[in-house]
Amino acid sequence: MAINYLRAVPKIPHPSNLKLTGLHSFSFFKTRRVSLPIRAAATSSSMSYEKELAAAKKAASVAARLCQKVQQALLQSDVHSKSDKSPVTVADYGSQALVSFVLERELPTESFSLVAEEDSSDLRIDSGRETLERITKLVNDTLANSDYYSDSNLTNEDVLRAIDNGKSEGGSCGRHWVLDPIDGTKGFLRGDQYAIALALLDEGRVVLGVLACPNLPLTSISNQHSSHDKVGCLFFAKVGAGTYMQPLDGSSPLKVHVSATENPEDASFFESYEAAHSMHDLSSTIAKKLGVKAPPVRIDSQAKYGALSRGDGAIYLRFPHKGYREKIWDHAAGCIVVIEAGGVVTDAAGNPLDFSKGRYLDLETGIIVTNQKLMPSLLKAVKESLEEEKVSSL
Ligand SMILES: Nc1ncnc2c1ncn2[C@@H]1O[C@H](COP(=O)(O)OS(=O)(=O)O)[C@@H](OP(=O)(O)O)[C@H]1O
Ligand SMILES: [Mg+2]
Ligand SMILES: [Mg+2]
Ligand SMILES: [Mg+2]
Repeated sequence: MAINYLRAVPKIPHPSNLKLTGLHSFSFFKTRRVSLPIRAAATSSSMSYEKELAAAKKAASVAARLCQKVQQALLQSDVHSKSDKSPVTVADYGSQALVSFVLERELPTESFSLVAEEDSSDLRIDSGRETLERITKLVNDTLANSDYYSDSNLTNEDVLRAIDNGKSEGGSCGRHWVLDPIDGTKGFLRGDQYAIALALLDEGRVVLGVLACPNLPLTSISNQHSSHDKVGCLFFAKVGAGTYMQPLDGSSPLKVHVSATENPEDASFFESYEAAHSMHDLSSTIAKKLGVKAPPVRIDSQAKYGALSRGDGAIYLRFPHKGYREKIWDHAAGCIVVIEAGGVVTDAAGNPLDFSKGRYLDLETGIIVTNQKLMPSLLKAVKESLEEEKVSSL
């Protein structure tokens, strides 16, 4: 079976590819997307979190600029290994420092708690000194070229402190920001898809989410894309207010919706690019049982949630290998982006994801995402496939 791997096109985006002149560039939206001014769409119950959402969009956009710059100039020496052997680059650290800095700066009166993936321990030892200097320079260069913070200059110590703001344990009380500074680091290193994923928890519930996807085409990924396609999408969602997508260059947002497909034969499904992150065989069994005809589309990172929220595909299946514990920053922003676009996100038992338990998600086996019409039959196919797998392993 042919498998679609979504590569970034062009592989390393040139800044000129990220410029759009205006909404006329979006003719592809005309059939299934509705353009609405955000204020008109917001209901009274969703008026809160407005300044938090504005801050989150600024923070993710500034961080995306840093990541784009690093991806363009990626050097082998920029890649380090954390103790769990996953790759971490100067861009992961730089992105985390910038998001932390911007949120604190934009929301000075609020108590600030951040649950984020990276920490500064490797940068505080002697061998990390040079890397730290490079991160600080990257952060300051990005701020100097930004619209709002060009007067800011951070020291190495400021950068370390900003990164370590991310040590919060989260939980069910109060507000906590949740950040994956680069989700899909392996995709980032390959020159493919990655996302800066930022969400806000309030009393354990995700109330807003922002996904910056610098390499995601603005047009549907289900279309044949070419090197001329514009890339760089910013998805954002607030509880009760829907999901919007805008080009990362700041042009006007458009409301997006998940696919309305009721027939699995018309549905395509997303899964992790990395086979180590999700059992591809199991996903294929489930998809076949459901009646999906199309081959899987493999994309790195939470760009999958973004693409699904605008109807590029109808299903996302994620079944990590036994023993893996999902982290909240790998799903919080993506989850609200899909739900506010009309989709459903559950674990393999059909339970909604619970982000109130700290840094890890406590869930049954896997994560499944689709629209409301397809969810009952998808859940049935998942349960049957898992049952069969259990029997065959006896
Ligand atoms: N073994 C294993 N199983 C499941 N998931 C894992 C595993 N190892 C890592 N991760 C997490 O996967 C994040 C990357 O997301 P995806 O799997 O959606 O993308 S990809 O296809 O792997 O690129 C990735 O996020 P980043 O570390 O931010 O890149 C990890 O948190
Ligand atoms: Mg990582
Ligand atoms: Mg991640
Ligand atoms: Mg990450």
